[in-house]
Amino acid sequence: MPSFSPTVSMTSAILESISDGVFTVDEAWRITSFNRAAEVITGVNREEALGRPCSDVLRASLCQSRCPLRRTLRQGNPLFDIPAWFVDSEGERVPVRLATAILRDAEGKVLGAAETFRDLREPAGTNRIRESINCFGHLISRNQKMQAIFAMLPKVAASHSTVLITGESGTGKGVLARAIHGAGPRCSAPFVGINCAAFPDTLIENELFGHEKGAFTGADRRRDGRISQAGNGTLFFDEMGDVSLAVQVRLLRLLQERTYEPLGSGFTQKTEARFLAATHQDLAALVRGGRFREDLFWRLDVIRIHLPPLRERKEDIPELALRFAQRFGHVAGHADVRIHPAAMAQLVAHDWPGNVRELENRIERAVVLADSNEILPEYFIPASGLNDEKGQGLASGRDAAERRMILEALTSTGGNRTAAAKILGIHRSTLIRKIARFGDGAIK
Ligand SMILES: Nc1ncnc2c1ncn2[C@@H]1O[C@H](COP(=O)(O)OP(=O)(O)OP(=O)(O)O)[C@@H](O)[C@H]1O
Repeated sequence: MPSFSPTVSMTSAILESISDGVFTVDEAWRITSFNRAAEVITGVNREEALGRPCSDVLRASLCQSRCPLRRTLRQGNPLFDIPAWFVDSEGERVPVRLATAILRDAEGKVLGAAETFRDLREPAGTNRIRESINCFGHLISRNQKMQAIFAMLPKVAASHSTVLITGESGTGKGVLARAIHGAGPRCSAPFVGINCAAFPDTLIENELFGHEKGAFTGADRRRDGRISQAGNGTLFFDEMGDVSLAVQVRLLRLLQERTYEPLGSGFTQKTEARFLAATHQDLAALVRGGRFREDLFWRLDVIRIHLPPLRERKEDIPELALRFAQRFGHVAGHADVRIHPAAMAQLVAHDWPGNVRELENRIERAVVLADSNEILPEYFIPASGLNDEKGQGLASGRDAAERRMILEALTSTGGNRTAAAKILGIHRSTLIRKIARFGDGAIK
C-alpha cells in the first residue's frame, strides 16, 4: 500500500467535515483550535472560543473536578468513551461522550491535548429533516398542530424568508430555529443567536453590530458583532419582544435594507444572513400598546409559527419524558431508564407552566435521584412542586405555588438568579419577569 501522509490543509479539511466536535488546547488549557462541529454542538463561535480557557467555553460537568484533558496530560494516556455534558451558548446542557489524546510535535515534545466529543442528543448526522413527520430536528411531537407545523417546515427551511416563532417560554422556539437552520441550504454556515432580553440597549448594539477600535472607552481593539459572525448563515433574535423602541429602529433598517454600521465605523456593511426571531410575547398587542413598531412587526411576521404550550399537547408528555430519561440516564451511566406508570400519570396530569424545558429539568432531577433505572413517583414530589400544599397541582393556585418555588430556588442559590432559573427550568429573563410581576418585596 502506498504511504500516505496528510498535509496540514488536508487534516484541517477532514476536521471541518466530520460530525464530532474536536478542539485542542495548549498546556495552559487555552483553546488552540475548534472545529466546525464543535461550533454547532456548543453554539460557540470559533472566534469566541480561540485563546480562551476550555473550561470557560464549554462549562462541562467534568471541568472542575475530573477534567479528562488534565488527566491525559498528566498521565500521558488517551481516554475514551467518557460520559459528560457541556453547557451550550443558550445555557442548555448537551450530553456528550468524549475522548482525549495528547498532542506532540515531531520530536515528541508535548504541545497540548485534543478532545473529541459526540452529541448524544441525536444520532450523528441527523440534524437534517427526519423521515417521520413526528420529528423535525430535535423536536418531537405527536400532536396534530405540531405535525401540521412539521409538515410545512421543509419548505420554510428551504426558503430565505424571515420567520417569527411565537410560543410560551420553554416550548422549543430555540430548538425550532436551529432545526430550520439545520434543514436549510445555510446549514453549513453559522447559526448565531442573540437573546435580546439579556442585553441593555447600549450593549445590544455592540453585540449585534460590533465596533471599531476606539469606538468607546475601553474599545482597545476592533470586534465583530453577531451579524458579521453569522455571515451567510442564520441570525436568530430570541426574545424579540423585549427590544426597546430605540433598538427597534436599528433592527428595522437591518431587516429592510440588510445594512448596518459597526459602532464607531461610519461605514455601512451589508449582511447576507437569514433572520429568524422568537418571542413569548404577543407582538401584535405590543404594537397596539405602542411598545413595538408596526413596520418592524410586518418585517418580522413574514412566516409565523406558533408553538402550542405543553399543556395543550399532553399526548407528547410520555414520549418526551422517556426520551429525556434515556438521555440523562445515558449521561449518568444508567442504561434503559424506565418511568413507573404512576410517575408517568403524575407527569401527564401536571400543567407544565415552564413547558418542555420544565419537563426536561424535572426528569433530569429524577434521574439523578433515582437509585435504580426506574423513575418512581416520589422522585417528583419534594423538589419539583408538582403538587401544591393541597395536592391539587399547579393548575390551581399557580401563582402562589410559582411564587413559593421561586423563593425556594432563590434561597437555595443564595439569590443567584441564573442558578435559580436553571433549577426552575426557565430562562433567566423569564425569572426576572416573574419576580417583577410578584414584586411584593419578598422576592428580590
Ligand atoms: N418538541 C420538543 N422535542 C424535544 N425537545 C424539546 C421540544 N421542545 C422543547 N424541547 C427542549 O426543551 C428545552 C427548551 O427549548 P427552547 O429553549 O427551544 O424553548 P424556548 O421556547 O426557546 O424557551 P424561551 O422562550 O424561554 O427561550 C430545550 O432543552 C429543548 O431541547
